[in-house]
Amino acid sequence: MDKTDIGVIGLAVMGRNLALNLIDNGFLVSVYNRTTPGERLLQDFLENDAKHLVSEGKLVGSFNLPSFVEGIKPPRRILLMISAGPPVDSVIAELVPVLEQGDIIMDGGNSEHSDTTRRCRALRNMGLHFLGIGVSGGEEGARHGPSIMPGGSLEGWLHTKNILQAISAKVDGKPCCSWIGTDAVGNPTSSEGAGHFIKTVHNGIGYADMQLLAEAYHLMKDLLSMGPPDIAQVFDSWNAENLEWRLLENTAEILRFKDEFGEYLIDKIRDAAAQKGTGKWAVIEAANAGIPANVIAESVFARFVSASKDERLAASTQLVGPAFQKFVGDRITMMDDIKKAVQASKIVLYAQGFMLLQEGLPRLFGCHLNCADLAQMWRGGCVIRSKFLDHVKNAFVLDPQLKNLMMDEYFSRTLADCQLAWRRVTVTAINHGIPTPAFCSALSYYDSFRCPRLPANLLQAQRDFYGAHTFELLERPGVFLHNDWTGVKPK
Ligand SMILES: NC(=O)C1=CN([C@@H]2O[C@H](COP(=O)(O)OP(=O)(O)OC[C@H]3O[C@@H](n4cnc5c(N)ncnc54)[C@H](OP(=O)(O)O)[C@@H]3O)[C@@H](O)[C@H]2O)C=CC1
Ligand SMILES: O=C(CO)[C@H](O)[C@H](O)COP(=O)(O)O
Repeated sequence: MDKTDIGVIGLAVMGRNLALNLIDNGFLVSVYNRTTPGERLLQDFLENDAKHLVSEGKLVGSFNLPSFVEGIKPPRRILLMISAGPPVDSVIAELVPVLEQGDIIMDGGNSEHSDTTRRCRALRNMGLHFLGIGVSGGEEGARHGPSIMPGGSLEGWLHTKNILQAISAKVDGKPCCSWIGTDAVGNPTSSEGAGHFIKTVHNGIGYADMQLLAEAYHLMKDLLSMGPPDIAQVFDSWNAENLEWRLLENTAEILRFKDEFGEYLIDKIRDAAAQKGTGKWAVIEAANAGIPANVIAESVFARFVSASKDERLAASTQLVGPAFQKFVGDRITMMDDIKKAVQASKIVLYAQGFMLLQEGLPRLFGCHLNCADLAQMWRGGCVIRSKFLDHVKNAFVLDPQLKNLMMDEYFSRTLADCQLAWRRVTVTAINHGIPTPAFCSALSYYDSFRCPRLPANLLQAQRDFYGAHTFELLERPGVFLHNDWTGVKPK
């Protein structure tokens, strides 16, 4: 058999589906998975899903790394789809001795950007190219076209671009995969961990997109006493307004799903959300950058709160809330208000996410981000895809330097249309004791951002009072003063 075009290491959900996607797109593929005692992913793949591809000569499975590498055309392109962290380092360490100068390793897992930068540098010193590529879209995306966010060695990208763009999702005929990292005039430049940084923020946005829908569901369930199929119908009706919001479609499907007893599965799922860590990393990045990504943070923290299920059960019998009140308002209006609360909060969320991205690329990787291109890349294939991203793209096409999406005319108009409904929803939720942390947090940010005079004058005075940290006067910005607040100067 001819040497293959690319090798994939790691045959769990993502790796095996990407391998099949590569073959659909005409590439010959080598695959490898370490063979651990309890795990027979490679054998299982070769004997089942990929059996016919092996006999057709489109796929080669190897049970050892040297023969896997030997079977790939040089310069070898190898895609890792394995658990992030130490496994990536250990597989790279095994690969290096059997690779040749100019070969390319791509890490498509959810790695931390600082690990990717470290690996890019170490491998560059060995004459190898390393790419850190964010892949989004889950199982379905991997199989039929994910969104791909590649960063790292620019030369490595030039050797892999045709493959990555071929297997990515397409929107309006354009691949949802383009290089992350440009110089000041927009030319592509090496960008080390930038692709994985983008994927981290993407996942943070994804956590919050999910949280917003979870809060909408909670209100319809507990405030309006609606059952899963009725809520699904409301979500369908929102989507019928041309939102093309994949997560909303998926959520309606989840709500309609019945188990083998003919009962709604959603009602039986334990309300304790797990997480693998990328949302938390996004919050850490925001804190490091000084960017107020509070909607992402609330969404991560909401998962933490949910996970303390036993404590919540105990607290539910001890901590008092408002007595149950039947909702007496107009139900149709409230459903519409909830939709607007989601819409407005989503604008705040993306404004914060893009601020974090725009700040992070120059500071962390010495390169820039084309925000319009990124919105296009997220438009197809990925977990957060929706028509909303067309508006994000338009905003950045109109003003590539836009600092806050809320200031774009379309978005500020939408916020103005939604803000009263958004307030009604949060007030009603608070009065009924139903938590809506992401809605409330987004609204607080909106009100803070549009507030000409925040109480930070008092914070500055307090800091100066206890720690002589100084403050500026409104009329003398840039001049830092210290006041003797008590009239008793310490000796
Ligand atoms: N699932 C999803 O929706 C998405 C996942 N990702 C990311 O893609 C990557 C792959 O994800 P997924 O397919 O879900 O699989 P997992 O995250 O469950 O990773 C399992 C794969 O990693 C391999 N692996 C684990 N430890 C080692 C090690 N020490 N040495 C060699 N191989 C190892 C496993 O091999 P073995 O079977 O031998 O243990 C298996 O092939 C992850 O980084 C994930 O975060 C990205 C986007 C979406
Ligand atoms: O990267 C992804 C989607 O693009 C994964 O689905 C992600 O790992 C899910 O995150 P978590 O387990 O933290 O909810």
